[in-house]
Amino acid sequence: MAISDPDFVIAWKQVLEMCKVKAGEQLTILTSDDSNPQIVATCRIAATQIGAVVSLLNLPPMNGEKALSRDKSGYVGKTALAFNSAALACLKASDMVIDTMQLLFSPEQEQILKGGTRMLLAVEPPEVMLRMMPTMEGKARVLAAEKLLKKAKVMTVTSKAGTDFRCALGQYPVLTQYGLADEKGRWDHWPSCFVARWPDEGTCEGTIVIDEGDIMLPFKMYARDRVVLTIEKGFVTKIEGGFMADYMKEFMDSFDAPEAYAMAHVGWGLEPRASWTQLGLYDPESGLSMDSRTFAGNFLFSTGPNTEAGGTRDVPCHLDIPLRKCSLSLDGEAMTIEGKVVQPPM
Ligand SMILES: O=c1ccc(O)c[nH]1
Repeated sequence: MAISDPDFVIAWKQVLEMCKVKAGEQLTILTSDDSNPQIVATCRIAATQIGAVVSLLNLPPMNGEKALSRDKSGYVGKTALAFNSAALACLKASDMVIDTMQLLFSPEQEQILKGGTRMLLAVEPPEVMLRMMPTMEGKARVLAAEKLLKKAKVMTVTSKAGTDFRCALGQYPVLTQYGLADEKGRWDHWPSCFVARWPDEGTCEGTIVIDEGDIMLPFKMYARDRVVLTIEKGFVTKIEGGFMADYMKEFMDSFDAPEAYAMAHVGWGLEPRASWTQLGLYDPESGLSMDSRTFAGNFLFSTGPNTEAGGTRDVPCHLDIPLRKCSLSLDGEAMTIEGKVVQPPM
């Protein structure tokens, strides 16, 4: 259902204040032709009410003729900023950027953050953003999980469906997402509530089973049959099964980039307000489905780029695959048991 502009302005004001936006700060709303107008308009009002110096920067859409999907997460990392030094300079000079076009996994995003700019991605349907307003409790839960993931050396994931996966940890920083860009140089995505990390290069081993009902993004599909992935030395080396396996393989092959098969961030969802069922109730193109990435107790694994972690893999093919009913442990200590969060306490 839609939400009203006044309600969304109130929500934006709360979120911008939680992102420590102050009067006089330079806040730029980055837009493109497919930005959600209600997100842009209500954010602009709220930021102005706070007294921020508000700019709107509109960039042309990109990759339309290259991508197989209009979903922003279907082809990542290549943006109009690549050839636009004026726009890049504007964003680097901003204290806060509200990204309504999705720079995620672009080298330019990393350059902007490096200078201390805060960046909040806002591309989900407004009612989803309102339903999952960032909270201090959610932030505390994610930071508690970050502490556990930071000190961990090994992640193991198992499931009754047959998943038996492990990787070493330590090479890359922990990815925390709690929906607020509230520290200098921090990126986040409203709505979010999950923790993840890129495994040490070459250390992912084992089997991951995508069982019936597990979610495959950016396909926005529930798996209708099992897919068995063989993981060796950090890469997906075999994709076995029926239709879903063929579909997944065909999509990844279409990028003609071996790096598409690299394992990327692995972690677990911490959002009790997110729902596994949401994906089935929405038009696939209506958003990224952060419900799927963040529902409490999922094991979210991904493939492809690692630029967000400071790596050099900037392949545009990025799959996010949240699994249900997995048991994820860090150095033998259970974080989730059969899809239920046990650490940190919910
Ligand atoms: O918010 C996001 C969205 C996609 C992703 O891979 C990570 N975080």
